[in-house]
Amino acid sequence: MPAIDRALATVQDPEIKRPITELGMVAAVDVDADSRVRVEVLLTIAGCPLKGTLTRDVTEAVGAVPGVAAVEVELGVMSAEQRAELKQLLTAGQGDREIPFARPDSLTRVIAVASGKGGVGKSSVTVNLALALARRGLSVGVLDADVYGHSVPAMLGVADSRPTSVEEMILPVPTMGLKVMSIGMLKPRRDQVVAWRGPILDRAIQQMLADVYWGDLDHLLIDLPPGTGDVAISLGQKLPNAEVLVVTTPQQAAAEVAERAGTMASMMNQRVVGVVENMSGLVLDCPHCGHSHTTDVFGTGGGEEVAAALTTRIGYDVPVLARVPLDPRLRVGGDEGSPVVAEADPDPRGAAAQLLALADRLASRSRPLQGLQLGLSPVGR
Ligand SMILES: Nc1ncnc2c1ncn2[C@@H]1O[C@H](COP(=O)(O)OP(=O)(O)OP(=O)(O)O)[C@@H](O)[C@H]1O
Repeated sequence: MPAIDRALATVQDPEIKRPITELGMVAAVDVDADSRVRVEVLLTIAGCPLKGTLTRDVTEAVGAVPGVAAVEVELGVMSAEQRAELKQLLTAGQGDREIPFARPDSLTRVIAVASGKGGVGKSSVTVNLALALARRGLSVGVLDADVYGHSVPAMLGVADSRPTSVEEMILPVPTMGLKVMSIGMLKPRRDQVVAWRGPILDRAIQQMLADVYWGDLDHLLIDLPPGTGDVAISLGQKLPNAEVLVVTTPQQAAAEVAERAGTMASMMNQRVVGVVENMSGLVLDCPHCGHSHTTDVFGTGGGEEVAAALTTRIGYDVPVLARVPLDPRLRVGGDEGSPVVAEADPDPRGAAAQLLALADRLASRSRPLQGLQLGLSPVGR
C-alpha cells in the first residue's frame, strides 16, 4: 500500500537520522483482511538501545494512515551481509579511513573549542553552543576530544551511553537533536582512566573522525583538551580547515596561556575565529536596593587581552565574540545533563542569553578564506 510506504519513509533511524526505508530496515509489510498492519523492522544490532523509539515511531506513523485498524511491529536483526550493505550505503564515495570533514568539498563547519588551561568552561561553552545551533535547525555533531576531562556526555545527559557499531562503523549517540561522540565512549568502563599518549591518541582521534558515521553535518564542535598537547596537534594535522574558538576567563593571569592555545591553532593553519570570555561578572539582585549589581569575581579584561594579542600575533582580526557571565544556572544545567540554553525564556542578563547570541553570531558568519589553507602550490616555470 503506497500510503503505508510513504508513512514508513517518514520514520528515521534515531542514530543514523535517515529514513528506515532507505536503510533497508523494513523487511516486510503485511496488511490482513481486517486492515491490521504488521511491519517487520530490522535493527542494526541485537539489543539496539533505541528499539523502543523505533517501535513507537513506526506504530505512530503507520497508525496515522487512514483506514489502518491496528499496527504490529515485529523486530528482527540485520544479517552480517545486510549490515555490510548498510555500511556500504552510508560510506559510499568515502575512502576507507578518510575523514569526511577534511575533504575540500566538505560543507561542514568544524569549530574546535580550545583553552589555555582547564576549568575555564570550555566544555560548557561547547555543549551550549552545540545545542543553541541545533535549536536553529542546524545539524550538529559534538566530538569530545578532551582526554583529561571528557565531561561532554554528562553535560548532555548521556554519560553512560555507548555508541552502536555496525561493521566497525560507529554510530554517534543521539541526544537532544545532537550527535555525540566522546573519547570516553571508547573506554569499556566509565571510571577507567585514559592514559594514552601520542600515537594511540592520534589513532583514537582518527577513529572518531573517520570511523564514526556523522552523516551530513552543518557544524561539528570539538571539545579539545586544555593546552597545546598531542590532541591539538593531531587535530591540527587532520583538520587544517577547522576554525578555533578560544575560551578564557577575565583573569589577566589566564590570558597568556590562552594566547598560546590560539597561536598554536594558527601555526597549524587553523583559523582562530574569536575569543569567548567565560565567567565574566556575576550579576546578583540586591535584596536591599532592588537593583542588580555585577561582581567581577575573576577581574576584567582577560578576553580583550587574548583577542588583542592574537590579532597582533596572527595578523587578522580576532574578536571577542561573547562574554558569558558567571551564572549558577549554567553550572546546574551542566550537572543535570540539561544545558542552560535549553531553558525556556532565558534571563537576558544570564549565561544562556550570551551563549545563544554567540551561536547566532557564529552561524551568521560566512566562512572567510583568510587563514584557511587552500591547498594551492606554485607552478614551476
Ligand atoms: N559561566 C559559568 N558560570 C557558572 N559556572 C560555570 C560557568 N562556566 C563553567 N562553569 C562551571 O565550571 C566548571 C568547569 O567548567 P567546564 O567543565 O566547562 O570547564 P573546562 O574548561 O571544560 O574544564 P576541563 O578542561 O577541565 O574539562 C563546571 O562545573 C561548570 O559547570
